Amino acid sequence: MAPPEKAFPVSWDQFHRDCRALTWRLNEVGPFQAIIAITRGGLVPAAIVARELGIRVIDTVCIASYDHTRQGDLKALKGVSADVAKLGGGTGKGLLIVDDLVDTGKTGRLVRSMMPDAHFAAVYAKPQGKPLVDTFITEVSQDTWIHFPWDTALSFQPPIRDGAG
Ligand SMILES: O=P(O)(O)OC[C@H]1O[C@H](OP(=O)(O)OP(=O)(O)O)[C@H](O)[C@@H]1O
Ligand SMILES: Nc1nc2[nH]cnc2c(=O)[nH]1
Ligand SMILES: [Mg+2]
Repeated sequence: MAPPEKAFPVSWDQFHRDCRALTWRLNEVGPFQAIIAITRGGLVPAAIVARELGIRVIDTVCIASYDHTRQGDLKALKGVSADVAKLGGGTGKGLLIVDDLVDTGKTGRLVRSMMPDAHFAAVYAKPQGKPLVDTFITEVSQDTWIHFPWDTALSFQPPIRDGAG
């Protein structure tokens, strides 16, 4: 993957609004029996979607792949819990998978192989990942790096007259 050129910083306030916008769409295609958050990026959106849809059964699939901006090979550290897999009839039927974004689509492909009939939602999508996701809110270009609120903080900017950076 070429190094990302553009930055797309997302504040907590913006992310919360985008997760509620995602939920408006998901409310049209539900109801869902349970949510599966793809950790760690899917944890915050899953919490917001669960509250808005009134879903109380929440599972995780733990996948590691990126070391900051470089994606290594995917490692599934934890699969779907047996109870939730049973709820989905073993193929994910009526289950909602939530992640923060799809980039190359590799994570989406792995998760879909686990639960082919589940509904896969992400807040943001890049062109390469779009074909993997059923519902998303905002598309960003492939060479954009999204900075999530849990990865960032506001920082002091020195005054311009003192030769700001
Ligand atoms: O479509 P892909 O190219 O697979 O990229 C998308 C995935 O990458 C990030 O997770 P990451 O693997 O960095 O782990 P994290 O969620 O714990 O940060 C992001 O949260 C998605 O899950
Ligand atoms: N924070 C962040 N993680 C990613 N993992 C894959 N793509 C991205 C991205 O654009 N931003
Ligand atoms: Mg992730």
